[in-house]
Amino acid sequence: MEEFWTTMASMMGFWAFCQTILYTIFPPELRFAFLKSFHKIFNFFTSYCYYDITEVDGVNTNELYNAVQLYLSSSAANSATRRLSLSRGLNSSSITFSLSNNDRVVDSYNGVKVAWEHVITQRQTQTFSWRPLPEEKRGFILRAKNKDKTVVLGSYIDFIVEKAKDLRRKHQDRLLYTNSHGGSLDSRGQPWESVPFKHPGTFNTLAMDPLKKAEIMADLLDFANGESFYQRTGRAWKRGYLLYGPPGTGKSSMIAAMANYLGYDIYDLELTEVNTNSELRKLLMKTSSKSIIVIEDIDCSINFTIRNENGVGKINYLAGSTRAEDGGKTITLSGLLNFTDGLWSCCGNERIFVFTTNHVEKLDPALLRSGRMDMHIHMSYCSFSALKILFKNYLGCEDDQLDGEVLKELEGVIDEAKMTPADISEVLIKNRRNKDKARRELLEALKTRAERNRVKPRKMNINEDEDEEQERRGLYGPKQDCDLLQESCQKFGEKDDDQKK
Ligand SMILES: Nc1ncnc2c1ncn2[C@@H]1O[C@H](COP(=O)(O)OP(=O)(O)OP(=O)(O)O)[C@@H](O)[C@H]1O
Ligand SMILES: [Mg+2]
Repeated sequence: MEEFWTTMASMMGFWAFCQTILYTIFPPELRFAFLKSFHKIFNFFTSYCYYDITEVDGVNTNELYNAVQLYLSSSAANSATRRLSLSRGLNSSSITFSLSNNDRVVDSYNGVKVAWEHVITQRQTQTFSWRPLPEEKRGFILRAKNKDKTVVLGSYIDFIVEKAKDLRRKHQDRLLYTNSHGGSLDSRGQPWESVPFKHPGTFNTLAMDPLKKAEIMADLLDFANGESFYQRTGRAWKRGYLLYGPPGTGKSSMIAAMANYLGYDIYDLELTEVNTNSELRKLLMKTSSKSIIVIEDIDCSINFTIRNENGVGKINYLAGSTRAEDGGKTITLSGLLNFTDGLWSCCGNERIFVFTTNHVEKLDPALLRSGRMDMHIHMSYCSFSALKILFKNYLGCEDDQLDGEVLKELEGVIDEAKMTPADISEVLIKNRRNKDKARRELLEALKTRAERNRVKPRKMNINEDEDEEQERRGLYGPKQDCDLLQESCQKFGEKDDDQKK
């Protein structure tokens, strides 16, 4: 308090001094002109401009708000701010700093000083809106001097966005979003709920053919670094992957590896919770860039149909799923196609769509065509090269530490056994403390399975039976690649077109 009064007294003294000088030096007719010019000069150097960055911008979440929040959370922790909000999400490993309500932090960039204020106000009255608005209005106010306007708009904001991207990639937990309450919005106007994504799966731990793996990794990296390519070629910056194969072959593990590799969030879209195409569109609009949008088991999610082999009519794969029995759900294949490929799919950037299925033959070829699902990845039974990765994961054995004889035996039987990585993992986990026993038991299990397959090649179990059927149709099998799949899909499409003609 004492300090305050001292400052006030000296300011008043200074003001009295300035007035005396003004009255002594300037004659009355020049006094006004002097004050006006002084005011102009003072304004030039000291007047401020203000920028509002609100959390919700029209109907979309304002990505700049999130970027600023992240950027300030890193700089606020080291600044002289005396009050900060600390939070730690459920299961999250890191503490997040953020500005408390109406608090300020000063930042400098290339010699320019700016101040940020975080403003949270209660929404007074619910104005008319087609969707529920959040109860709180949040936003940042950026204050900068007028003369620094060009630096702020020209490069400071871009700098923040880039920095936030970096921070997100390095420090922040990945988020796993789900639309558990369908497409409807919560009190904050969000249709997605999120939890920290903790899956430790990486491409290193994913057991699959190393060449195929390297190809996928290169493709992902190309995509993530391809902003200028997509811009130049006029393509939306998105990519689709279809993962197909029997259960337990690593489709979900692959998605985790993709997210961890690129540092993207995952949106796990539960299609059965979505009622209409417009809800689906809303969900899409609320996804952020740098994310993977996943629809697991797409053949089971919705009443999709495919053209039959003669191109006549359509076959429903979900028995009895007429519209009435679906509870009036009006989500359609065309709605989904628009979701992945239509104009609305471009309402964000750098997004990957991943569909998984155990029954690729049940999908409509329209869903599989290039440009929609750019890469078709067949996740198949465990191969010998994949087995070595599992040995490394679970037993900690490198190639050269493995007994040559046992390896040979394993190699001889593994393809015929048609065991999934999930099945093999189980055997290895159970015996992980005794490597020899693990290898012996695995060899036994593989031999038994191979023998069974030899004796009873058909009707072994429902999955193997289906798999054989798919091999027979040339859609997928241990040695098939995605070209066959595409060919066969084209075939369906052509037949259908002929029929239409
Ligand atoms: N290729 C693989 N590499 C490493 N681990 C795997 C692989 N495939 C399966 N596993 C192991 O098996 C378990 C099941 O795998 P995952 O959930 O990825 O299979 P999926 O193909 O998605 O099966 P589903 O079709 O039933 O969803 C995982 O916990 C994982 O540890
Ligand atoms: Mg899965």
